[in-house]
Amino acid sequence: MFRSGAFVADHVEPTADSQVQPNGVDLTLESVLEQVSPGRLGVDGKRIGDRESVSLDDGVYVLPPGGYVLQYAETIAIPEGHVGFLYPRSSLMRNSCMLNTAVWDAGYEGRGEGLLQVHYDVELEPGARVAQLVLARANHDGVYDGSYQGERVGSTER
Ligand SMILES: O=c1ccn([C@H]2C[C@H](O)[C@@H](COP(=O)(O)OP(=O)(O)OP(=O)(O)O)O2)c(=O)[nH]1
Repeated sequence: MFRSGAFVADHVEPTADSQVQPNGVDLTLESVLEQVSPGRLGVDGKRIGDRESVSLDDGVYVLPPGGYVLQYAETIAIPEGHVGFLYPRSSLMRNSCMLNTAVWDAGYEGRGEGLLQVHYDVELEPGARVAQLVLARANHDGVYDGSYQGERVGSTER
């Protein structure tokens, strides 16, 4: 069963009333990065390639078509007994952009990232709502203890 937006809001920090939706909580854009060197997924490990901040144009990201790494502003803590799923805000999709996401594991805490696909020029303002997190009750074995645990928590690092 998916939980209500009010429940999700208890696990997203900070959350303004305008972010709380019936079934989830909208996440806002903090920053946009562009990958500039190759990463690697191997049998025994992984490496994330270098990424550079995209410059703001008069306080707005003006993005031509391409793939970007988008960082969310909110810290998410997936409670035990749950799994999180993130969806693009439909207005993003209606503007020919898509946000690709993965599973948000029970026990994960951090300010995560997503892959933004831009298929037509778009302007995104930092602080704009871009995605929606929903939480579903789930059985799980253990809790998340991977390399992204605690990412960007309590820092202004990008
Ligand atoms: O779109 C998403 C989906 C998940 N996460 C966060 C929450 C999740 O719990 C964590 C790790 O995701 P995953 O387990 O898929 O990553 P991995 O590449 O398998 O990393 P690890 O080896 O650390 O498990 O990243 C995001 O930031 N963005």
